[in-house]
Amino acid sequence: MSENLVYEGIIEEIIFQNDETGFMIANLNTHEDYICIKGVLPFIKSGDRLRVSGKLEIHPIYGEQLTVNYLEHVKPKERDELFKYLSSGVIKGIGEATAQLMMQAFGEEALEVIHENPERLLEIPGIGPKKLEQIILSYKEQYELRDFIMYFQNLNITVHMAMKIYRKFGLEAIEKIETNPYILADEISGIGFRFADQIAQKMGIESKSPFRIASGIQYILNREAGSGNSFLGKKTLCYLTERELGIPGDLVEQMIAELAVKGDVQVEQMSPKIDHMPLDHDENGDGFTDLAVYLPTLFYAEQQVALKLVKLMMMNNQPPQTFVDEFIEAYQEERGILLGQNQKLAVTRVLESGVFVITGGPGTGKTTIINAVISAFEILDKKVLLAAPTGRAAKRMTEATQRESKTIHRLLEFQGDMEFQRNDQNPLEADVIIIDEISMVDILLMYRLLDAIKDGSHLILVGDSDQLPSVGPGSVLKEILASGMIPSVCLDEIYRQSETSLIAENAHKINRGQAPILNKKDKDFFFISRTKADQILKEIEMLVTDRLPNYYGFSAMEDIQILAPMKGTGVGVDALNTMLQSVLNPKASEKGEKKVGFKLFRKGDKVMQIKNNYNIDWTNRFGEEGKGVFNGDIGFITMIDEVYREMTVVFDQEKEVVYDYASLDELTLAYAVTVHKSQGSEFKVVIMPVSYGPPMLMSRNILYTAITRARELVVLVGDKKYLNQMIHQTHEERRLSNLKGRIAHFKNVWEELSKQKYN
Ligand SMILES: Nc1ncnc2c1ncn2[C@@H]1O[C@H](COP(=O)(O)OP(=O)(O)OP(=O)(O)O)[C@@H](O)[C@H]1O
Repeated sequence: MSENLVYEGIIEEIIFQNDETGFMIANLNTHEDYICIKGVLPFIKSGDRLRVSGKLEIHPIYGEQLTVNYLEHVKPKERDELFKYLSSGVIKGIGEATAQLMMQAFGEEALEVIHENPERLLEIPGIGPKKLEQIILSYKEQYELRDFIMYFQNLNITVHMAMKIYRKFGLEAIEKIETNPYILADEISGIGFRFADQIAQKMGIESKSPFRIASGIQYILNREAGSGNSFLGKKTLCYLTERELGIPGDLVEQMIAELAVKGDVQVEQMSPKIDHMPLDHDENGDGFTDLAVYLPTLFYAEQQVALKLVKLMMMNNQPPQTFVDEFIEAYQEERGILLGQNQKLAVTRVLESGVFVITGGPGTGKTTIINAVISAFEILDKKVLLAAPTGRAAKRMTEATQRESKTIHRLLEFQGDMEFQRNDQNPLEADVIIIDEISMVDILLMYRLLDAIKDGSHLILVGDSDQLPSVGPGSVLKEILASGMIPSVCLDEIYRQSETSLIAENAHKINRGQAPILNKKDKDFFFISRTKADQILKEIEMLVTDRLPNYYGFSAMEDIQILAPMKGTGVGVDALNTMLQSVLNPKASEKGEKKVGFKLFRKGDKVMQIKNNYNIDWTNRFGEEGKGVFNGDIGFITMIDEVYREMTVVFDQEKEVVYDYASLDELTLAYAVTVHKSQGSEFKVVIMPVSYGPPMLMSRNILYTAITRARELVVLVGDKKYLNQMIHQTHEERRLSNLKGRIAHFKNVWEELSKQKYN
C-alpha cells in the first residue's frame, strides 16, 4: 500500500470539475513540480494555495495522480502571490485595479481585512456598499462554504447533501447540528433518523438526550406513515420507540407529553370504533384505549380532507331532472349502448352531488361513465378538469376520454418540496374535477387536492376499492366509502365483452372467492404448475427469454412485467431480478456498472424509482424541463458515468433524469417488482410466481391487484395450492387512520349548524 504524501502548491489548472458532486481533477504547482490531484474538492478555484495529502496512484492513461483524502487552504504567502490571487477574479467584485488599490492600502493584511473588517474596504475608491456586499458574499462562498463542506465530509455526508443542508440552514448549520444533530433527520429529506443517530454518536451525544428521544418518536411516526398508518396508539408508539432507541419507556412517555404541549405531535382520545394495534387495547381488553398520536401534518390533512369533503357535499347546484333524463337518452343513442341500472344511477347522482364516488372492478364501465359525465357537464357549460395520481394513469385517462388529463401534481402546479401553486388562495379554475385511480391517493395528496378546489365545485372520485391501498398514509377511498356519508355507486356488472379475454372475468371471480378459469386454448390467462422455487425461476426465465418474445412477439424488456408478492424468498423480487438481469442484460465490457450495497446496476437495466422525489430535474428530447420522479416510475439506465459519479435513467421513453451516485438508493432493479409497487401501472403481460409466502402477502387483494395490471396476458407460475390460498385469504393490511370518523363528525356538526340557522 502506498503511503500518504503531502504537497503544498497553487492550483494552476482545473482539468475537470463537477459542482454537484464536488469531484475535481486539477494540476497543483508545487514550485518544484506539477502534481495531478483528484477527489472531492469542492469550491476550489485556480490560484488557490492548498496543502493536500493523499495517495499516489498510476492512471493507465494520465499517469501519476494524487487521490486527495485531506485538504487545507493556505493563505497566499508572498505579496506577489497575494496580488495574483486577489486579481484573478476569484472573489467577485475584485478585479486587477481594485486588487492593486487593496495591496496599496492594506499590504499583506488584505485578506485579513476581508475576513475580519470587511467594512474597511469602503476606504478603497470604487467600492461602495453594494460592491462590498458582493465581495463579502463571494468571499464567504470561497472560504466558509468550503470549510462547511469539509466539516460535513468528515461526518461522511456528501457534498450534495452538505449543500442541501447549507440551503436549508445557511452557515449556522454547524452550530445547530452540534447542538442537536437530529434536526438533520427532521429537516433534510434524504437524511433519516438512523444516519443522524450515527452522526450524533460520533459527536458524543448521550443516548438519553431529549433531542434523541424527540427525534426518535418523530422517526417512528414517520416510519409508520411510510407503512400507511396516519397515527399510532400511544402505547404502541412508546413500545416501538423504546425498542429502537434502547431507552426506558417512561422517558418516551414523558417526551410525547412535551411534544404534544409544543404542538410537535397531535394527541387525541382514540375512538373505540377505529382500528387499533394489539398493544393499544386497555387491560380489560374492551377495546377502549388511550391516545392516538399523530404527526401534525397527518392530523391536519385528515381533518381538512374530512371537512372539505363535507363542505363540497353540502354545497352544490342540481341540474333539473328533465335535463338528466334527456341527456341519458341522448347519450345512449349516440353511443349505441344501453346504460345499466347502476350506470344510470351513477350519471344522475354525479350531476346532483358536490362529491361523488364511482367504484368498480375492471370492465364495469367506469370510463364509460366518466365520458358520459364529461359530456353532460360540458352541455351545462361547466369547465371540467381531469387528473390521476400517476403519469401512466393520466395518460390512459387522456386516451380514454380524448381530453387532457394530468397527474394530480401537475394539475396542482407542483413547485417542489411539497409546495403547490394551486391552493385555497389560488384554486383550480374548474367547476368539475374528475380524479381516476383514486385508490392510489394518500391522505396528504388528497388534502392538497381538496385545498385547491373551490367550494361549490363538483368532485368525482373514480377507482377500484379492491385494489391495494395507497403507498402513502391513510386509506382514503376505503374510508370515504366506509363512512357511508359520501354518495357513491359501485358498478358491479362486467361489460367488457371479448371472445378471447379472461382477465376481467377472472379478476371478478377471484374477487368473489371463486377459482379463475385457467389455460383455455387461445385465451389470455394461464397457470403453469411448478412446485420448487428453482423450477419456477427456470420457467419464468424460459417465458421471458424465449416463448413470449418468440411465439407471441412480446418484448421482454418493454412489454413483460414480472410481479411477485414479496421481496425475499427463492421466488421473490430479489432472486428474480438477479436471474433476469443476468439473462436479459448480461455483463459486458462496454457496459458501465455501479454497485450500491447489495444492488448492482448495469447500463441497459430496467429500474424503478422507489420513493417520490418531487425535486429531481428531468429533461426530454424536446428540450422541455420539469421536476419530479415518482414512486413506481419505471425506466432504463442509459449511462453510468464514473468520472461524474452519475447515472442517467430514461423514464417513459422520454424523461431523462440524472442521478447523483448519492441518490441511487431511490432506484431498484425492475425486471421484477412487488405487487405493491405495481399499483396504478398497466403492462401488456404480467407473470407472477405463486409459491409459499407469509399469509399477509399471499392474499386475494395481492392476487387481484397483480392480475388487473395486465392488459393482454396473465401467466401464473407455481403451485395451485398457493393460488387457492391466495383466493381465500381475505385478510387485508390494517391501517390506522380516522378519516371515516371525522367525516361523520363534520357532517353532524354541519347538519346541527344548519338546523340552528333555520330555527
Ligand atoms: N352499458 C354498456 N353497454 C355495453 N357496453 C358497455 C356498457 N358499459 C360499458 N361498456 C363497454 O365495456 C367495456 C369496458 O368499459 P369501460 O372501459 O368503461 O370499463 P372500466 O371500468 O373503465 O374498465 P377498466 O377499469 O378495466 O379500464 C368498454 O368496451 C365499454 O364500451
